[in-house]
Amino acid sequence: MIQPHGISSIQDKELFLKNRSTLITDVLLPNKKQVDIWYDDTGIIRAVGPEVAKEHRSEADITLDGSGTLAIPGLVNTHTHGAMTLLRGYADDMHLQQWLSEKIWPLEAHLTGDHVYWGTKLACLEMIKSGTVAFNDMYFFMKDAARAVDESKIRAVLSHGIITFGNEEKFETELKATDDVVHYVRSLHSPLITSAIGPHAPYTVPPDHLSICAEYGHKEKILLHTHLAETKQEVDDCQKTYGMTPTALLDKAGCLSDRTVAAHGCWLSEDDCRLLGERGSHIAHNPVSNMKLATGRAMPYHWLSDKGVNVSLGTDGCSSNNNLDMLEEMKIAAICQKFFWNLDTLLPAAEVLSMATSCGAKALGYAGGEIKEGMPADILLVSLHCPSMIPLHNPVSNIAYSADGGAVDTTICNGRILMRNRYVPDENEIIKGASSSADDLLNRAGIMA
Ligand SMILES: O=c1[nH]cnc2c1ncn2[C@@H]1O[C@H](CO)[C@@H](O)[C@H]1O
Ligand SMILES: [Zn+2]
Repeated sequence: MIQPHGISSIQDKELFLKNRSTLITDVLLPNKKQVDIWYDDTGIIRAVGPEVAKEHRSEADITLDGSGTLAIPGLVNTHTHGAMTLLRGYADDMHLQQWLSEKIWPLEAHLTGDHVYWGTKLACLEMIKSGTVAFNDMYFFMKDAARAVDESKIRAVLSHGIITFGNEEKFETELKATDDVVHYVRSLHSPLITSAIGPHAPYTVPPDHLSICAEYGHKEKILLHTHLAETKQEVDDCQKTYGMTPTALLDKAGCLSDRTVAAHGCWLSEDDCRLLGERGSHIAHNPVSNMKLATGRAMPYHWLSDKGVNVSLGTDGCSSNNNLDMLEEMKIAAICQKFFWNLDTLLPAAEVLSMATSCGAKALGYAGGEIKEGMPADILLVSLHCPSMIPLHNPVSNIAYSADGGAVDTTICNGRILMRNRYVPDENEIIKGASSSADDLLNRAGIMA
């Protein structure tokens, strides 16, 4: 059980309202040092150290008692499809292409903006409850997703998933949808939300359309979010049709830069990894989705890190995972690499924690993912009173290998407290709204809920 500590008046909605100058006292850092953390009302960490409480207690609007907790940076999910929470458990145990074309895409054809709003609200709730403070999202009706994210107060990069199969009319519509999201997100003036262009994959968007996507991304100075080298079939088909790997194809179309986040990369060759390194592109690793959809090969982490590629972590959508728990994802990433490549030292605990935090922030293009002066106050307080956190020989090991999202007691994003003592305001309304929205989607598709 999580022990309540610090401010226990969880009904005090004031606590959740806006950024305050906040002092967190007596908290443990992963290096086992006990410190206080102070951040001001801009949401930036101003001091971390043993004497900080003495100096700043009088300035703090709020004091959180951090004793009995471990502070780690908020987690960054660099590849997901948030509103797919509504499809959780809808289609399991299938091959990727069959799963997409026979189950997922036909149901997604019935989606409305309202479904995406509620699905994204549920995704944000689940992320806050498991310690994720930022995510890279690709889906449909992204203005509705943006509303949901804006209300949830976490960070997000939002892209409309472009699928054209070479159809010019469809491409026009997809570009218009992208442009609408880009402008809508800018109109929100939120420091937490940005947009991206999201050509779904080299097998759903042909090279001429990819080139136009790349140009648009460069012009708007936004990220390009895509899927890459997920299956062997994708690589073989691409070789057959275009005489090159999907990575080389993306590069030829101008899609690879330091503003590119490509999900999966299971079937990358060593040459592909070198090219990604040269371009400064980022790979989002999604081991649970890859294992569940039996992509047949684990992303070659050793090749990517050798070539200097920034590798971050993602969950993928809730229909291939089936949750958004990044603590769980960290463990599976670390053990999947060791198992698949038969290398027991590959992806050690500290590296997988960085993968889920600072490497994620780097991929999404913002400074973050570390608890230190000058960084945004994206902080999790993980309960040390959980069976899975005891004993505490090595806090980093417990985080990477033992804890799951349920151990997170407090989630803070950009200085704002989003969860305290595992309480999130509006949780019940979100669960109710999302449940009925999922039923409505299945009804519209003619499937009895
Ligand atoms: O693992 C995956 N591989 C390929 N496509 C996916 C995967 N997971 C979700 N989608 C699909 O990507 C589109 C996003 O806009 C959606 O159609 C979603 O179902
Ligand atoms: Zn995906």
